[in-house]
Amino acid sequence: MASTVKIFDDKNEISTACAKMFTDLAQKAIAENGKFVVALTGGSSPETLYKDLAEASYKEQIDWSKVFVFWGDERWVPLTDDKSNGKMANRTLLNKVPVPKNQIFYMWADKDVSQYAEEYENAIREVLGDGMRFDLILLGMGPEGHTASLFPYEPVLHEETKLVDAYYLKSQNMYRITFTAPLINKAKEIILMLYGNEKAEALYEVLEGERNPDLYPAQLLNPVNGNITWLIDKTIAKDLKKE
Ligand SMILES: O=C(O)[C@H](O)[C@@H](O)[C@H](O)[C@H](O)COP(=O)(O)O
Repeated sequence: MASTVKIFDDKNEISTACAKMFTDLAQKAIAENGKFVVALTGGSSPETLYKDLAEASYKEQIDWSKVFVFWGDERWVPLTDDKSNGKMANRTLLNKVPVPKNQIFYMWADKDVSQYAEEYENAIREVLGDGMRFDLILLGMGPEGHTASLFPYEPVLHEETKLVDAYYLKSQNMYRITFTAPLINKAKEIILMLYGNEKAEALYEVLEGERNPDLYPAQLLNPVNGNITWLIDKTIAKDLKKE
């Protein structure tokens, strides 16, 4: 298990590095297990990565028929809503690569969100088996240190049984559905992409500050038997101890 921080000039370099890692991990998983099971992240940071992966130079290196796509979290809104992480992934990547539709598991259904969280966990178990180990989980981090939809001081941070959970996020006046820390930490590979000065303080606290995961939920990221890689830009790295 390794924890690595890689520093780049800007988000384009971060996206290029992540696209290479994504492609290499996909090829390795498909060669070894016949499939690549990935959880996408939402927000704005991954858009450039998804667009890069849809470009021929990366797209043609992956056998998309063997790829299974989940999301690590979602805003509980229809796929037509501009806040939907699924809508953004469709626009930038999934409408451009031949992943079989029955291998894309959107975190949205017109039903009770808590019921769907249970169904989503079962869908993951069907694809991954009881080990529930994703080949890759992509994540971002908010300026206050949240990751996926694990937000500060929310009870979901202490969930140890459920692997997918849902709750009403008061600060954003919406329901969220999210992987819990135990599921994320089962992953073989976790890659975070983050950049921008507004996240520098939270990242310092997450990586080098006192342990306080209620305040900085990204501190919960601690793969049991996998690797975690932080792809960051030099702006956000300014407060970190120089390696
Ligand atoms: O649904 C979401 O909002 C994301 O999954 C969330 O966890 C995101 O990764 C961070 O909020 C960073 O978002 P940006 O990339 O937009 O800064």
